[in-house]
Amino acid sequence: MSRVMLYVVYQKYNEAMHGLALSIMELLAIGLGVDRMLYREFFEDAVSVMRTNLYPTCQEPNLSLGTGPHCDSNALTILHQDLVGGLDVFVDNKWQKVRPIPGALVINIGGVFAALSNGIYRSSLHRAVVNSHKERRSSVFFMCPRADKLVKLAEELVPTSEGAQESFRISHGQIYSKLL
Ligand SMILES: O=C(O)CCC(=O)C(=O)O
Ligand SMILES: [Fe+2]
Repeated sequence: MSRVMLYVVYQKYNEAMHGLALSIMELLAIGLGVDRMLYREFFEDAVSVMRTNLYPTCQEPNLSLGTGPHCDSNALTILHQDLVGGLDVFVDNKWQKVRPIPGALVINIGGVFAALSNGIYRSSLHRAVVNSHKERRSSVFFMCPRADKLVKLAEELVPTSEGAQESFRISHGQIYSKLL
């Protein structure tokens, strides 16, 4: 595939994922009981990042990791994995496999949305492991608010104690600088 073709495919995939992420934002808003359009509008101008991961086979998979344990720090992640398997999520105090399902996408809440929802939604701990017989690929779309956006709780989610609202006002850039 030529570079131009690759770029067009990338752009189209990115646009489709952006649209899907905005629809998921509406569902999350409904779940939280806030204005349905709140997060869709907040993330309309999101600066998203896409990454493709390639995990080669490994002779000693037990001694190695593809992607180490982490919680995504962006707002929402949409992951497509091939059918090899290797994504694990930490639930009930143990690592559990996220079994690949043909045509299915994995949606992960990131740290920014966990903050926006006042911790009602959590960013899950996950990792990717390797194996000795088949290489694996995944492509990941990370939705992030623009770095200068103020990450602020919806009025309905603000704790009522005095001064609490101010303490929740933080820009996405500040969140990143705290994480780095
Ligand atoms: O490749 C995977 O299944 C996981 C990748 C991942 O968690 C990430 O890129 O943040
Ligand atoms: Fe991740």
